[in-house]
This record gives sequence, C-alpha cells and structure tokens, in this order.
Amino acid sequence: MKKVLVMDGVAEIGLAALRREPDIEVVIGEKMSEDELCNVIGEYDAMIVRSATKATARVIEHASKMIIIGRAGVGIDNIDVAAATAKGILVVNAPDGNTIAATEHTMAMMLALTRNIPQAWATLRAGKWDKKSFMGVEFRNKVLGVIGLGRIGSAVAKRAQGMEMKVVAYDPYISEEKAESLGIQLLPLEELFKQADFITNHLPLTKESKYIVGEKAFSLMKDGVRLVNCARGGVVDEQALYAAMKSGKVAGAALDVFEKEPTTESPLFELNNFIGTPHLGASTEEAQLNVAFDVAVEIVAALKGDFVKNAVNIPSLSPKVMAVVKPYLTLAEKLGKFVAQLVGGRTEKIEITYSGDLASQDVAPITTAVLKGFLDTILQEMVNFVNAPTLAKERGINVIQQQAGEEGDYANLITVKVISDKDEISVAGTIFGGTDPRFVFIDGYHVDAVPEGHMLYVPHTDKPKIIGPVANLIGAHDINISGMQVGRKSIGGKAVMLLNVDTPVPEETMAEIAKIDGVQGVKNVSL
Ligand SMILES: NC(=O)c1ccc[n+]([C@@H]2O[C@H](COP(=O)([O-])OP(=O)(O)OC[C@H]3O[C@@H](n4cnc5c(N)ncnc54)[C@H](O)[C@@H]3O)[C@@H](O)[C@H]2O)c1
Ligand SMILES: O=C(O)[C@H](O)COP(=O)(O)O
Repeated sequence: MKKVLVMDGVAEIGLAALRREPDIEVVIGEKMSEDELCNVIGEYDAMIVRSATKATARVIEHASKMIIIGRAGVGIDNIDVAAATAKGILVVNAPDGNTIAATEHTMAMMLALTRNIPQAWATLRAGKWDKKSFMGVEFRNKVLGVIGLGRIGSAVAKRAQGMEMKVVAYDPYISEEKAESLGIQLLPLEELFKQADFITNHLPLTKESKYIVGEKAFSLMKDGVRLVNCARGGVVDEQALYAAMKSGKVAGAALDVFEKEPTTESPLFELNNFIGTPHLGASTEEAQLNVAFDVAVEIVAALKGDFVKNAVNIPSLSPKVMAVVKPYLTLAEKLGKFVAQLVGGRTEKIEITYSGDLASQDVAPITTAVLKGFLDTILQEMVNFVNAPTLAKERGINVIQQQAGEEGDYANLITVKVISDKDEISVAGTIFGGTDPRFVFIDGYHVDAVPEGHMLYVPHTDKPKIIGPVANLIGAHDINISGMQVGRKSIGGKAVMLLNVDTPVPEETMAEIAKIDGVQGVKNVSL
C-alpha cells in the first residue's frame, strides 16, 4: 500500500484519481511546522502541496520513502527542487489548471484598483454616499506592460486587448514571431517601464526576477502608473513600492502575493490607493478541481512507475515526442545495465551515440535511461530518472551524447561505449518493428540477441571446439540455453558469444569455461 500525504486544502473532488486506486491510501494532513512534518514524512511515498507547505531540504532529507512531490498549482518556490532531485524525488506541478483563475483575478484586480471599488464599497458600507473621492481612469487606449508573457501573462494580454488596451511585454524567452502573432510588441524591460500606464507582473520568483520591480524600475516609470502583481511576492520590492506610492509616482497598486506569506500587516495596507488579496489567484472552484485532478493523475502514474507529464526536475516530453521515444527507454536502460556488468575499472566516460531515426529526436531522456541502467547496477543507492544525471556528474563520469546520421542497415541504433581506466566496451541496440528490442553489436561484433533475463558473455578466438564445450559445460549443470549468438569480424580472429540462459551460470562453471582453450573471458549478465 502506498501512502500519499495531502496538505494545504487540495480539493477533495479533484483527488478522485487517487481515491480510485486500491493500492493507494490518501491521508489529509493538517497544517504542520517543519519539525512536525520531518517527524511524519518518512511514512509517505508521495506528498501533494499547494503554496503553504514548505518542502524544505530538511523535510526532504527525512522523506526516506518519497517517490514524488506534487504541487497542486504552478509555483514550485516552496519546494527545494535541487534537494529533491539529489534524493531522486520527482517533483511535478499542475501548470495549466489555474491559468484562467489567475488571469481573471488579475483582470479583477486591475479593474477594482482603477475604479476604486473596494474603497468605494467600504465608504458606502460606512454610511457615506461619496461620489467625489473615487475618480477612476479608463483602460481604453492605455498601454499595458506585461512582465512575463507565459500562460497567464499572454491570457491577461488577450483580455486587455479586448478592452482596447495596447499591450507591450517583456519576456526574453518568447520569440518575436510568437509575440507578433499575439499582437504584442516585445520591449526591453526599461522601455516597458517607460511606456506603460499599467504594469502587471507574471514572472515566477527566481534569483533573476527578485526585486525586478524595485527602486530603479519605479524611477523609470510614468507618473501615475498603476501596478498589479498576481504572480509571486518578492518580484516587486514592497518597500520601494511603498515609497513610490507615497511620492505619488505610483497612482495605485494591487497585490495578491507578498514577499512574506501569510501576512496581515504591511505599511502598504495603510495606503488608500492600495488594494490586496490573500493569494487568491487560483481560488476558483474550477481551478482547484483542475489542479487537484491533474496532480493526482501524475501521482498515480509515478507510484506505478509510469511516466509523468509535468515533471519539473526531469525533461518533460510532449505526447508526440514521448510516443517516439518511449520504446527506446527500456532498451537504453538495458544497454546501460549490460555495459556496467562487463566493464572493469573506474568508469571515466560514457559515450552514447544515436543514429538513424534517433539522430533528429529529443534523446535526452534516452541518455538518462542509459545512465539509470548503468548506475543502478553499480550503486547501492536508489537511482532513477530524476537523479541519474546528477549521480553520474558527482562520480566524475563524463557523459557524451552524440547524434550521428544514417547507420547502415538499422532504422535506429543506440550505441553505448564505456571507457574506464582499465577497459573499453561498447554495445549497440535497436528496436525492430517499433517494439522488439535487440542487441546488435558488442564491441563492433555483430550479434542479434534478445536483451532479457540472464546472459553469458564469452569473448573468444574464432576456432573450432569452443562453442560445443561451452554449451556442454552449461548443459551439464542442468541450465537451459534459450538463445545463442556468435559474432566475428574475420575467420580465425576475435569473436564474441552471447547466450541467453534460464538461470545464472554458477561461478565454478564459469571457471571451467574460462579454461577452454581460446576463451578470452567469461561474464554473467542479468538484465
Ligand atoms: N496568485 C496566484 O494564486 C497564482 C496562480 C497561478 C500562478 N501564479 C504564478 O504566476 C506566475 C506565472 O505563471 P504562468 O503559469 O504564467 O507561468 P509561465 O511559466 O507560463 O510564465 C512565466 C513566464 O515568465 C518568463 N520568465 C521567467 N523568468 C524570467 C525572467 N527572469 N525574466 C523575464 N522573463 C522570465 C518565462 O519565459 C515565461 O514566459 C508563476 O509565478 C505562478 O506561480 C500565481
Ligand atoms: O502558483 C500557483 O499555482 C498559485 O500561486 C496558487 O497557489 P495556491 O495553490 O497556494 O493557491
């Protein structure tokens, strides 16, 4: 039974995918301190959080069984992704489910701010009919500066265009063509600050984006600018904002997110032209159902050992690319396992060459599968798709991935070469007919072996009285041989023999095989 801890009020109704699984127990957690979470986290195989629970490095250190942390939402700044990656824990989010909710909240904040709606209502409620104090401005023909033209930024831009605003944006990771297709002009950040009447931030909080809207930015802005932030606290420097509002530079500001959360006190709260909400951007019934469902599906997949769609610490693949690449992952893992069992000495380099159809595909996940298979064979610790590249790097293994062109008779070919301080070995595999994995070269010698179960590898000199005696010795120990491949390059030269056997060949039989004249070595391999 796998246990999933669900924190932060994730919508029950969206957890249906988890609850349907007979092998999963769902535990709804109460708010916990870091110490309390550290004490219980070791019991769980998975955890789901929103933004309140902090999955710190310390919490992750105590998560001894954890396979996956799921964020029911977008922002992952409350999860120490580097610590999770180092421990082999998958981190996924639900990037699409709350886009509309956050977009509509941004529009609501812009409108409420511009027409003084919260302030006017508070006055009316207090018994005053005040028509003079709440003069607003219109959106039409104003310039909206969007910082971060991702999912939410571009959806906000679209709605603002519907209200006849001119939209300019800053996002160095978006192409001019894409922006043009949205009818948006991309500008350098400083230019955006100079031109915009309204500014809305949609950047995540990162080292680069911290305080990007700070003192210098305010000095560049137009007098009377209005600012909205429904993305992350800390992107806007709240002290600098306070000063800019006090000086009159900023005519109004609306924040849904704060540098420190939760917060009920801030100098900003004393200003009449400031409005705030307690991180409500994703708080719609639809968004909460979406993100809870999306993350639950990912948790189920990960706990079953299947691939997840929205991992933030392994490369995510589009369904189209995944369909092409998936059959190669198992083959790649077996190639890694195979070479790990044959190579001697301290591994220095692993070269992975892709040819044929694979020469033009996104092969990074296949490389990770090779490393996973290789390291899983030689290390005690848990190796998975998340930590395999980090572990290889930590061990000083130089991983080289290269994509070549055509490869002779094969429509696709993966060649894995391992170089150690004592040895060098290569093995190549292909997929026939879309599903049928085969090893087709070992050290350049042609074979056609089904890579599964137990195998015996016997390099030898190509001459009579070797194959028969090897088979006889194995048969004498009542071990069934289910397949045999022999490859050579020239008559009388070096040759390789690869046998599929039903059980591993015992040490003493291997010693006897090694004594046969012409045998150059003998190794058991299990895949
Ligand atoms: N208030 C809420 O409740 C709420 C709800 C949903 C999302 N969010 C937050 O909104 C933000 C945006 O979400 P999204 O789904 O649009 O994300 P996204 O990844 O689709 O968009 C972010 C954009 O920012 C750009 N970007 C990232 N770093 C940058 C940098 N340093 N300089 C310039 N551009 C940079 C990226 O290129 C991307 O286009 C996230 O921080 C998310 O956590 C908040
Ligand atoms: O990043 C997000 O998805 C939003 O900030 C929502 O956060 P929440 O799930 O804590 O409301």
